[in-house]
Amino acid sequence: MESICKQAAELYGIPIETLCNIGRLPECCDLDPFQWTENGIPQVLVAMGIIGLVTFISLLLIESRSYFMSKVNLTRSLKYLPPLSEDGQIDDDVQAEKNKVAQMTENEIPTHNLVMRDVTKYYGGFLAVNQLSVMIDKGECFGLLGVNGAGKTSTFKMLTGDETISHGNIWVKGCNTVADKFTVYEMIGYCPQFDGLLEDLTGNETLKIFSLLRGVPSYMISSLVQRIAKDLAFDKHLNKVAKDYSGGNRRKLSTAVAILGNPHVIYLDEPTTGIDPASRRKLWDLVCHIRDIGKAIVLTSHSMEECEALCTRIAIMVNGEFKCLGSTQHLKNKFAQGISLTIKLETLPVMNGFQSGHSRAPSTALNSPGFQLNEYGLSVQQFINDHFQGATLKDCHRNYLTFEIPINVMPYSRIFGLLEANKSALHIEDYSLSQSTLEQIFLNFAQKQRSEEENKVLRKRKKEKKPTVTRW
Ligand SMILES: Nc1ncnc2c1ncn2[C@@H]1O[C@H](COP(=O)(O)OP(=O)(O)OP(=O)(O)O)[C@@H](O)[C@H]1O
Repeated sequence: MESICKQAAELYGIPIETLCNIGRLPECCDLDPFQWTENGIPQVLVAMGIIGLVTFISLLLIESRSYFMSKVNLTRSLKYLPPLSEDGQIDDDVQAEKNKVAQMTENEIPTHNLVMRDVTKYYGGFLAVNQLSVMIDKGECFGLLGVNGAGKTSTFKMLTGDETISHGNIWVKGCNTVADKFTVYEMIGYCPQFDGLLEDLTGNETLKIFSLLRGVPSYMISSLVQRIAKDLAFDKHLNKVAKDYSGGNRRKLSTAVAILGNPHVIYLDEPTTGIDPASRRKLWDLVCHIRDIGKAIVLTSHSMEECEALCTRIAIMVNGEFKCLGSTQHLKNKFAQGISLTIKLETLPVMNGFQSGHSRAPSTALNSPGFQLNEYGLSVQQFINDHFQGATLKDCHRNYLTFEIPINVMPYSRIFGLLEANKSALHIEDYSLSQSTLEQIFLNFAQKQRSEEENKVLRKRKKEKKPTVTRW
């Protein structure tokens, strides 16, 4: 009967239920929806039940397997480690930190909030992170700097357990991120580079859910959410759904999620990207406060100003390796090649419709590779070359000339005296003398970073030659 009803429904181009309603085939009205037939409800209910059960068991197996596997894989190890440095140059601070971490005993590891020992990441045969070792104490903000593709996000992903570690170990308060994964999750907060937000929840709901997940007592949640949103300047948007948030407010919400629930270690992957300057200052204040109350923070940022403001120590990463490590002042003292002298020249008068400026051009004058200077620029350069031995013209942009002067060429007072005495004769409008900035140091290291195209070629070449991985 059922098949006849079906054929008739197809013939008329209407659903079976409608057939009986219009009185064409009253027999079709007798079809019981609870019969064990193709169109009956029981078959659908059973199918849904089976699918639910199978997927639930699969999920249980996957979770418990990763749990048991993690208990077994205490140490992941590569049989053949890559050379410590691609260019053979290992900074002494990086080596000293490596030695300290290598010599740490099992009792010493839990005394630090975060310890990374020889952390290495291979994607297939491509080496993205090479044997990083560092220990981070409470009250420290550790800055990871590097150009795009240096390996910062891969390092973060291993720290948070999003990516497997090809070699090495990470401990948070003495708990291994592989063996004690679930304990570690309770102790870390993470603001990913791209927001891991639930798009249909409001900011308020998001923060409440994460507070509950992090074990914040329910009577404290409302006031905590309000306070954190106020501190990060997005309290006005708490009732908007996440998908309607602006880019900057999304970063603030992600940062708020990372710091909820008092974690011991907080990972912030470019937290201030797209945030307005006023809110950025508020976020900095909050990060400083969290750092000062004894949390460990690992931060990446493309803003040198931010790193100088927040980080107690900085490491610059190039091609997956630490190239230097230390406080900002230490790096400046160690790597600054000279004093930076920036001179603003008066504008050259317009003559015969031509106005001379400075521009980049094939090498012209002594010590000014690639810059073409106007009359004022040339006389200033001559003056600098005559008085400051070894000075180099580093940059030339419109009326601004930047020279690098060797550090101990003469006392600062004499440099100021010379420039003051010759200011008007050299048509100098303004000048400033400063120590090399962190940005200049960063740019010097960044030159050694491979481009993504070079990395692609390397990946292709190494695809066939995978490293041997053994697990103990
Ligand atoms: N899943 C992956 N598979 C293969 N290669 C990857 C993968 N993830 C990253 N890489 C490569 O590893 C290298 C390091 O990437 P990573 O994202 O860690 O760099 P990054 O320093 O965080 O860059 P950015 O500042 O752009 O975020 C890059 O060459 C990248 O192409």
